[in-house]
Amino acid sequence: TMAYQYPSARREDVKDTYHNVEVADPYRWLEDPDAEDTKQYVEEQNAVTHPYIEECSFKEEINKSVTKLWNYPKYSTPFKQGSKYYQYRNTGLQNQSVIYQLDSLDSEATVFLDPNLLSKDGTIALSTSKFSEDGKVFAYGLSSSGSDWIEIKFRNVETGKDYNEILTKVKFSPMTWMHDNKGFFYGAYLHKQGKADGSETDCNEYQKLYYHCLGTDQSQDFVVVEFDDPQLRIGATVSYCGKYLVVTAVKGCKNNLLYFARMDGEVTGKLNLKPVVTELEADYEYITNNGSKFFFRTNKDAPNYRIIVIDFDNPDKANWSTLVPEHEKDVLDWGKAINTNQLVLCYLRDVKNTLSLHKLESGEKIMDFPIELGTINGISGKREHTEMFYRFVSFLTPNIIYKVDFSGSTIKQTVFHETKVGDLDPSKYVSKQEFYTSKDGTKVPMFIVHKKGFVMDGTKPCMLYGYGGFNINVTPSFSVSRLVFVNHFDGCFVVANIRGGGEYGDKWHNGGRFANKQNCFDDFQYAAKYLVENKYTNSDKLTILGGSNGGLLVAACINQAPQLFATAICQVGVLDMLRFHKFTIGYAWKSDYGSSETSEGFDYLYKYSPLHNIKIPEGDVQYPATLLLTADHDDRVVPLHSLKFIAELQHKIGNVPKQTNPLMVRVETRAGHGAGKPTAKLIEEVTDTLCFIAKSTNLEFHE
Ligand SMILES: O=C(NCC(=O)N1CCC[C@H]1C(=O)O)OCc1ccccc1
Repeated sequence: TMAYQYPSARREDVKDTYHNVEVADPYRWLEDPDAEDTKQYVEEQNAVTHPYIEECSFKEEINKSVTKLWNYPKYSTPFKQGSKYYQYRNTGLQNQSVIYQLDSLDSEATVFLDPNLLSKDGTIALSTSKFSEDGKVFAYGLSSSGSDWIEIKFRNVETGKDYNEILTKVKFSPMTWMHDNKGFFYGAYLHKQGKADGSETDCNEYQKLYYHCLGTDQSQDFVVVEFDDPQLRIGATVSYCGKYLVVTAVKGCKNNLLYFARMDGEVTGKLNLKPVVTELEADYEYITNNGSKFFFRTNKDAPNYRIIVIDFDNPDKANWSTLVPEHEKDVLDWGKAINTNQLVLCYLRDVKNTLSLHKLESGEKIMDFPIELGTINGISGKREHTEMFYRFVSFLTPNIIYKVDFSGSTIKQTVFHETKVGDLDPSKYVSKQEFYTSKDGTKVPMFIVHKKGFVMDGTKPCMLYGYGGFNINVTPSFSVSRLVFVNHFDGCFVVANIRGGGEYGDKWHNGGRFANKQNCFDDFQYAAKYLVENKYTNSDKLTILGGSNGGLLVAACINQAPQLFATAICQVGVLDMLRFHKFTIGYAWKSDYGSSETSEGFDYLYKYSPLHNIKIPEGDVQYPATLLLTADHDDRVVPLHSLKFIAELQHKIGNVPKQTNPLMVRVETRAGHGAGKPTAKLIEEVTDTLCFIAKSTNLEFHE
């Protein structure tokens, strides 16, 4: 008999031919989110999943514990704009953080903008913003229900009143001001037909850069930059001096083109772009400039990244110079100009950040800032300031804000703020880094966190998290769900820095791209083996988690090695690798995945695509308890991936007698890929996920 009564989904006779290979796609009809039977199917799936989660006998305790630990005050670095300071704050459980304004660092903070007033359920988020040069106007982008679409509004700082215009159909957009505080550049898809609320799936193509004059209607805006290639997304930054517009264009998620335009007159139409880089071969990130000398962080001929100087009066490559050469081991994460003519550089050394101060003109190092094992996750300050703030986070420290004062004869660093979290005592925990050997002999780092006194007898539960793509570094962060798991289930949590990320620069990213993607899955499976061999856990107590590209990781691993895991949590996963490029911004991911449009791309994608590699495991092995999570306004990774995968999984595996573990999906409404999700929905999602893990892995909850 079937363990669970899963909804039935018709299988249609849809077939595609890829380079002479015929591939069936019976759940193609689930790709239409507006079809009645798709909506019906979603409801039926939720009707199976929620009762399973509700059966968790200690759901209330978990929810209380998650809420309690979540309820600590959150602060951004303070940042100065014009004559005022600003700071994002959240008292702990507010759905969205609030922007406060302060006359000085130690004066009374008053509310400047509270997004919680914009919706009753907190689903309208402030997703991006940019003050004008003089700090008198605040441009801000609002997203609804977690979609990538934003609407830009402008607030007069002195009066607190909004200007009349609203800029719509904005997505993946820069926001940058002319130094006259009137002109504003942004990217938009103004010709977009049909829905643009994040529940649609059609491709985002032909983004254009527009010029907006403050106080006028969007209909007056005009195109200043556009490209023939429909898949180019435009970046734009008015230079530090205000005399140039630095324009970039990116096709995928790596490598950009580079142009500039002199901004010495009125902006009246298309800009006269001067080309600097016209081949998609490397990343070039603008840092600052002194006159025509422009500073960029790049991986051009430097897989660990370096700082170069390009003279825009003579931008030919032959004339470029190196300011800070690449480090042979450490990856240059970012750079920021500060204190008139100094440069702060942040590196990643074995997945931990370091921070150093350099002379901007020569690149010469002045000093190192003392940083513990952890991540620098925020910095604020301008070249015209004599102070800066930066923010530190680690597995057991949610937030330390440092203030650096350059105004004296020596540079002074002080702790500006340190967040205490309820009754969390960091001294009761261990967080460490270990290296394990993957299938091909590669040494891969992992972070392990557990309580002191953790018993290494292989009986304890473990949460193993991975991402492995898009040059993303998975560095230490503070996670309530992981700490609740450790506290109440006597477990450990592990973050594996598998290939595909940027932890060791381009070689690490390239090691997990295109035909090398299987290395990500091998690295993750070998992390699981390492944890079992070293008695951190066993396969009946091991849960793997991943989101988005990490959801692909989890789904591929349960197809390839179901015997290794007890439970799998696959959030907003990319699961149909033959068709991902057809929806919203999916085509941009070809820079990691390749695509089925080419014969070699089809070959390696078809071999691991989760939707196409579900099979009944050998012997008495069954699939782990599997929970997919998605949401109706996820326009980054559209929900069809999860719906098609759960349909195929339940069809192929759900009826097999030995399959007693649940195979389910949780589809959230008025929610998206994750960014901007209100606290209430986050706590609900974490509670449900922990309940699913606890129930499926037979864990006991203790206070
Ligand atoms: O698609 C991505 N990024 C890659 C991404 O989101 N991926 C890549 C795979 C699935 C999903 C994820 O892992 O979150 O970003 C689009 C974008 C956002 C903002 C500005 C310009 C362009």
